[in-house]
Amino acid sequence: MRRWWRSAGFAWAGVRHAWLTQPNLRIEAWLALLALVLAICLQAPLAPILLCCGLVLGLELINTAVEAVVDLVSPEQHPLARVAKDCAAGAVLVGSAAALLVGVVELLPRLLRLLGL
Ligand SMILES: Nc1ncnc2c1ncn2[C@@H]1O[C@H](COP(=O)(O)OP(=O)(O)OP(=O)(O)O)[C@@H](O)[C@H]1O
Repeated sequence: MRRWWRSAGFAWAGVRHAWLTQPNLRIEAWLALLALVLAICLQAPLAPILLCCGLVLGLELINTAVEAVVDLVSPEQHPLARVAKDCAAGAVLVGSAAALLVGVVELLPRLLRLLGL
């Protein structure tokens, strides 16, 4: 159990580092909170929204990790370093686009109904 707490502490340090250094992660976290509040207010199913929030934030953390490793091993410009960073950023983009679509499908019709449109 002590080992688990130790590992959780390291993981939390990673989340804290990313939160402090990555403006995109902070924006995504606030958007995730907004989506969750909207889902609760509009009585939309929470599971898909929660999964999308976790997906986007998790991918942003992996992107941060890839960036750190690339900067460590390849401080100079290198085509493979570019591929690694661009693909990691692409993963965040694809996940965010999917999350946006889920948000539109789950929340928009309920919002429009509430507004009488
Ligand atoms: N060592 C490198 N070699 C080649 N291209 C690089 C290298 N470092 C960065 N790049 C290119 O510059 C882009 C931006 O890299 P950068 O490290 O600034 O990340 P970023 O997209 O600004 O991420 P963030 O804003 O989340 O920190 C990368 O996507 C990649 O195309």
